[in-house]
Amino acid sequence: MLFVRRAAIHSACRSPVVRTLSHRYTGIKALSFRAPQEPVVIGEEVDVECTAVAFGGRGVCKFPGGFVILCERAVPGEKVHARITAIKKGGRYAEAVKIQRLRPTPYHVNAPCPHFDRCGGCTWLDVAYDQQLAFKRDQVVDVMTRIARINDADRIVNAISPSQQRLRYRNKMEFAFAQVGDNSSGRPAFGLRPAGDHTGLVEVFTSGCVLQQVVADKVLARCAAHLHAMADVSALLPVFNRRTGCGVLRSLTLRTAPLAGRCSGETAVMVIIAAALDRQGKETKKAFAALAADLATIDCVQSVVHERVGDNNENQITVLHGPATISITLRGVVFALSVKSFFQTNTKQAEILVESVEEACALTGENTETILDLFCGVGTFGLCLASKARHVYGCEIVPEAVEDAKRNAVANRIENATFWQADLAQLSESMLCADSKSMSKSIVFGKDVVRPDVVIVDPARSGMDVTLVAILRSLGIPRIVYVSCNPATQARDVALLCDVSDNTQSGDLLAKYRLISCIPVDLFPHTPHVENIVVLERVPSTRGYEVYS
Ligand SMILES: C[S@@+](CC[C@H](N)C(=O)[O-])C[C@H]1O[C@@H](n2cnc3c(N)ncnc32)[C@H](O)[C@@H]1O
Repeated sequence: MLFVRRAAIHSACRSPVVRTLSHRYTGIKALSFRAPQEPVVIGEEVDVECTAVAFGGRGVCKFPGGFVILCERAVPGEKVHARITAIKKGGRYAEAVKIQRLRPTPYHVNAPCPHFDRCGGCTWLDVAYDQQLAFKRDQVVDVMTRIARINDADRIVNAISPSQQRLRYRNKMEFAFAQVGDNSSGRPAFGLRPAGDHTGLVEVFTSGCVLQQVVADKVLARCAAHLHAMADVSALLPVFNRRTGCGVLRSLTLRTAPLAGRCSGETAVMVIIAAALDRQGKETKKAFAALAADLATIDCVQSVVHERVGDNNENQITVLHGPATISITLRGVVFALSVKSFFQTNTKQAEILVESVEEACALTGENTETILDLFCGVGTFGLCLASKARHVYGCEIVPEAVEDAKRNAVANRIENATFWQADLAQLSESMLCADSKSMSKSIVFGKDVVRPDVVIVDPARSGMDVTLVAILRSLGIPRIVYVSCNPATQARDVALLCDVSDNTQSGDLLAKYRLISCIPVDLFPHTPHVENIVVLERVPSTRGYEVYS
């Protein structure tokens, strides 16, 4: 028996039809099933058993007849009491939230956090870590089989590298502000969003968050105490309302980094408060300044920054206290990070990621290769590999990150690295140009500069733009090392890079690739997220990429 209905709501089964969920690129596991006309309604509560994990981490639960319910935080082997929250794709499947565990999964462990039952920060904190790793690897094999159409994905996908730290591994956490209390003038509070709820709040300041550093918990506690102690806090520092555009406090972000030198063993914190102050009066500005000043007095706090959210949603940074950057060392390279720059959130595991990327690049070690580092952020991969390369070129959209990358190259005495700013989703020409004010002329890869030997790409979750994929294929770079935190879009791009179906003349001019290995790395314990490195090798051809040699 797979399910028991609690509410007696039943839509009669019409003639069943076979439907297929074909979310080729959305990342939801493809499931063929026979679905009666929506056998559940929104709000209905059902008891269901979870049989698999869908891509993204929700549990796949099935009704007899095959109707699928994707349930937040249900784990295979578990039986749950769940509430239906949405009917999707015209009744093809439903979404649900777990209300109660009726029977635990065999992989159950006690979650070391009092907020776990409500908080959406972790999904699998109550699942044995080895099993989390197995779920993640299965997801990579699944998308590489289904979306990239790799026949022997199970052989090609390596064992996942486990995280060296399972708790307190994050160097950055963002907490949302929300209003709590019964009436419209409730007090401002901050915390993490509950699972499956984008407006609710789980206040975590009392015991802190087990994913962040202990010193960051101290900052949360002080911030909560300050807001509690403030007279008239709801009027002076109301929570920003996205719908009306009114209010002040939006989010509190804590970035942490180990201190070096005399303070070795200690951790520094950068506090970033996003707040809309432009149209506020003197009293509000004073109250905000008092909050910032109080946080600045905490011994571990190195900087306090105001991320100003203007009317046009343009964010501007004002450093209220301390330096504008925080520094993290990775493989001997010191990265100074400004507020808007991306950095891998699990520092220890980022070392493993860089090491795996280096192996995947298969450099000779004789400084002969040119590396192109696309979506380079502050130059994480390029600067770590520069000592083994002839030259590194890095491209990134965020100007502050590009400036950080350039400054980091100078500060680390790396002379064979060039960074430029560009939007890699807006390339209109069939070529990749490095064009920067600091360069005397623009560079066209494959023409002014030799064709790179290796390209490392590490895009955001949406993956690469099709034009960029076509440019990479036209350049015919011998090796592509593709790093991604979304293996579903990565698999889509792999399918395009390995496309052998294009027999047109222009298709003949494009290099084709073969997937040679997949290296998943766990950077995000207790969540369904997985970082995946894919290594692609150019397939030898008589035409095509040679035109740029
Ligand atoms: C996953 S991060 C990787 C950064 C870097 N490789 C690292 O490991 O630290 C993706 C980066 O791509 C950048 N990015 C996003 N969209 C972009 C675009 N359209 N063009 C260029 N860079 C982009 C982001 O700003 C971010 O720094």
